Amino acid sequence: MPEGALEVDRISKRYGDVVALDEMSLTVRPGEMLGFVGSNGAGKTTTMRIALGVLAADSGDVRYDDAPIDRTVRTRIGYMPEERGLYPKMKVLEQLQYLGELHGLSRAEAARAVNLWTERLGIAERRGDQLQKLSLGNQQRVQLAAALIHDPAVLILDEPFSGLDPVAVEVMSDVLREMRDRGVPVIFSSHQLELVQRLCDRVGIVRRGRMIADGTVEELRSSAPPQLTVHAPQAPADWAEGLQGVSVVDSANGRTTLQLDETADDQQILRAALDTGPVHEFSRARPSLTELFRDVVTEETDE
Ligand SMILES: Nc1ncnc2c1ncn2[C@@H]1O[C@H](COP(=O)(O)OP(=O)(O)OP(=O)(O)O)[C@@H](O)[C@H]1O
Repeated sequence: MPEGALEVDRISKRYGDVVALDEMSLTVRPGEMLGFVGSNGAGKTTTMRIALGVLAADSGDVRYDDAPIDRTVRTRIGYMPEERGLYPKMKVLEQLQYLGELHGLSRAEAARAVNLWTERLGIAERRGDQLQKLSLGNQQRVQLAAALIHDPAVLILDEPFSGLDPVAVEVMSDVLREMRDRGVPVIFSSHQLELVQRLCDRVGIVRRGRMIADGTVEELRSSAPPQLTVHAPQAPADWAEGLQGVSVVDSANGRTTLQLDETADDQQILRAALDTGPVHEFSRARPSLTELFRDVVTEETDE
C-alpha cells in the first residue's frame, strides 16, 4: 500500500437483524479522490463513520498508512458528517477557532486557518454571524471549513454537495481537487453521479453493504457493453426491434440509444437505420456512470 493510504478491509456491521455492511472494502490512496455511490441505505454513511472511528465495526479493519487507526490518526481526519452537527447558535468564527484548537492547533494557527478557509470558501463576511443565520449552502461551506481547519491528512465527506447551488458546487469541487492535488486521500459520498464522474479519479459503487464495482470511471464504463446512438428523424419508434444483438436503451425524437452485445453487427444496424430515411448521427459510446448505476440498481431489484 502506498504511504498515507486509507484502507477499509472487509468490515461488517449489523444493527439487530439489519446487515448494514457485509465485508465492505475500499482503498483511497494519497492524491486520489474516490466517489462513493449507492442507493439509499446501501451503507455509505455506516462505512464512513466506521472509517472515522465514531462507530465500531463488528469485524474487519480500518488502516491508515498500513497501521490501525488510533486516536492520533483520528484527529488528522477531516470529516463532514451527513447530519452536519455544528452549533447553530455559535458564531462561525468562534466555532471554527474552537474546532481548530480542539484538533491541536495553537490559537494563532487556528486563527490563520479560519481566515484562510473562510476566504477560500467565500464566507469571510459571515464570520461574525451565528451559523443558524446562514443559508443552508453557506452552512455547508462552514462545515467544509470545519473539516479542513486542521489541515487534515485524510478527508471523508458525507454528501458534501447535497443542496448546493452551482456556484457553491464549483467552490467545493475546486477545494476538494486542491486537497487531492496536495496528496490528501479524499472520499465523498454523493447521489450526483454526473458530478462524481467529472470529479473523481475512482468510483466505488456499493450495494447492500458490499462494494460491487470499484475502478476509474473509464474502467467501469469500458467494462459495460458498448452503446450506439443513432439519429434517424424519420424512423418509426420500433425500427431497431428484432436486430441481432441489439436492445433499445432509450428512444426519443428520432434519437435512439442501443446497447450492443458481441453478436451485433453495426453495419446491419446502419443499413436498417438508412432504410427509414436520412441518418444524421451514428456514433458508438460507453454508458455514463448514471446508466451504469441504473443497471446495478435494476439488477438489485431483479434478484
Ligand atoms: N443507527 C441505526 N440503527 C439501525 N439501523 C441503522 C442505523 N444506521 C443505519 N442503519 C441501517 O443500515 C443500513 C445502511 O445505512 P447507511 O446510512 O449507512 O446507508 P447510506 O448508503 O448512507 O444511505 P443514504 O444514501 O440514504 O444516506 C440501512 O439499512 C439503515 O437503515
